[in-house]
Amino acid sequence: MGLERPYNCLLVIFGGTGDLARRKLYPALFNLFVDGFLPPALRVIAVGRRNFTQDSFRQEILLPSLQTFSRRASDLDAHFEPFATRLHYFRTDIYDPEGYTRLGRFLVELEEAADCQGNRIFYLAVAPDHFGPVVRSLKETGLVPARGWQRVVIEKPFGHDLPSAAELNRQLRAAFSEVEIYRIDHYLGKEMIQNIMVIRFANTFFEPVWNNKYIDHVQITSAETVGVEDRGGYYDRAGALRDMVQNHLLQLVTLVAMEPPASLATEAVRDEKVKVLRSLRPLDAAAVNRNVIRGQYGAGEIDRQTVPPYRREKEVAPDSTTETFVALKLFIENFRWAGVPFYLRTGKRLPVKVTEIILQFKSLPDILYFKEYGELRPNLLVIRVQPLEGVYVQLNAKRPGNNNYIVPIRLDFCQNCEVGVNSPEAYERLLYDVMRGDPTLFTRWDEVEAAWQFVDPIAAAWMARPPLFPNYAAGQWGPPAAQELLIRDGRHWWQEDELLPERG
Ligand SMILES: NC(=O)C1=CN([C@@H]2O[C@H](COP(=O)(O)OP(=O)(O)OC[C@H]3O[C@@H](n4cnc5c(N)ncnc54)[C@H](OP(=O)(O)O)[C@@H]3O)[C@@H](O)[C@H]2O)C=CC1
Ligand SMILES: O=C1O[C@H](COP(=O)(O)O)[C@@H](O)[C@H](O)[C@H]1O
Repeated sequence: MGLERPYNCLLVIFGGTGDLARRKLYPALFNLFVDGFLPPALRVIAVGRRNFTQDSFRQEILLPSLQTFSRRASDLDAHFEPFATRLHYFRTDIYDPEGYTRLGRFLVELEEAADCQGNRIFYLAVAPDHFGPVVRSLKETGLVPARGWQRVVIEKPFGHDLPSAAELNRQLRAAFSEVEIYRIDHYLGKEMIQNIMVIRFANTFFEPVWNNKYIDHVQITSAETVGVEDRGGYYDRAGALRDMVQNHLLQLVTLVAMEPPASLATEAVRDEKVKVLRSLRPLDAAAVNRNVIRGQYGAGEIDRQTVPPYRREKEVAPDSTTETFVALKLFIENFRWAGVPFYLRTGKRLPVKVTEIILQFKSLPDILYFKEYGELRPNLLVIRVQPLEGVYVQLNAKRPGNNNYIVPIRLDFCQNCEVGVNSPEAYERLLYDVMRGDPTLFTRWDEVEAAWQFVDPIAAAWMARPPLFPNYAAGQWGPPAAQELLIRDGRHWWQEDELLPERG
């Protein structure tokens, strides 16, 4: 995975019985274990309120989690037992001070037995309301500072707006320094997202044309077919703007738009990313109304199955005005990107699950090859993040035969199309990086702050104008206004069926 091995430590997961731990954290740890990437003395302490013995925790939580969600489930027979002995269930209520005292004693016992050198990672996989209180208790009850190094991993959402994010940050900083805080944005752990910098800065082809002289516009899509599933209570307070745009989509913008960093050192990369966020043209209420489209799904069909409207999802208010779709146009006001629109869209209950970034290059003048030779398609660079991972370039070429007819062709690299390629999950990379102390793929406070500064005025403008929801049927690409956002600029969203010809 990386050059440096991760260090021995204790990993304490608050919320160790929850959905995130079961769907993402244990499978990621198991995959790392099978591949030999866990530090030898690592011990994981799963904290929860429910009454489990070590054995019932392993059988009722751990094993089903790995069977269902691990990409290495076929290795369970050989590896489950040795992996499970590294996990310990610890029952307490996170509001019980005496529980922290007991936990502290338990950690010391483990540290002595397992040679973890006093290094501790605290992973906050609990609801956001608990982040501040848990961190305060860690400090007040002496679990931090640790004897060795200490780190805290904080799940999303990081605040609801800038003031709440700043308050949460203040609470974290009372117990941890900035370099000890690992704010998760799991998109940064995805294989192809990590590849963006390599594609840009390791290829002579791209860097010289990666600017407003050659690029017409950028499209970033992160579409899901699922609805809100079991997270209606959280989602109905967040919405797509806070859930996806403020973090994942703006992070993708930073990686596409940043200047080459002076080095690959963590702070050098983060410095360039934050400059992009600070260069986003702020949106006033009029610009929000023109350039930011919101939607909420009604009933519809996904994969030929009828699905209910958002307002009938579990824990969602029956008259909810929460958006499940956002499309927006933004500009980056710097020399490289002046005048180049970035179009972003994300939503639930869209026709396909796909995340991709498309750079459309400017057209050449129609002087040599014009209409009679066929339609000149723009050059595209498409970075496929998921479900396919890869990158392709769309070019114009001569159709075989003896005329000059022009057809689009693709230079296509697909990383996970080959049987046997099984890319690591984002959480594998992120957990590994926490254990080896590399925060490059985590967001620094000033990035979070700048992202909220861009997003808060959108939320405020929306508050002032109640929407007419629902405005798209499940299974459509959001409301019609999302298409019009590009059409009025003489452009259109590239759709999967235009981009992905049948393979083979
Ligand atoms: N689930 C997901 O896909 C994602 C989740 N997240 C974030 O991860 C965090 C966790 O989410 P998720 O796993 O879905 O939440 P769940 O509701 O599934 O789990 C909550 C966990 O917190 C524990 N808990 C709650 N209250 C207490 C308490 N008073 N004392 C001790 N433990 C307590 C629960 O323990 P017990 O079961 O014993 O009550 C449980 O382990 C949230 O911040 C969420 O926003 C982020 C991205 C995706
Ligand atoms: O952070 C989140 O991301 C997921 C989508 O993640 P992906 O890796 O499947 O693309 C989204 O469903 C969820 O609402 C959001 O909180």
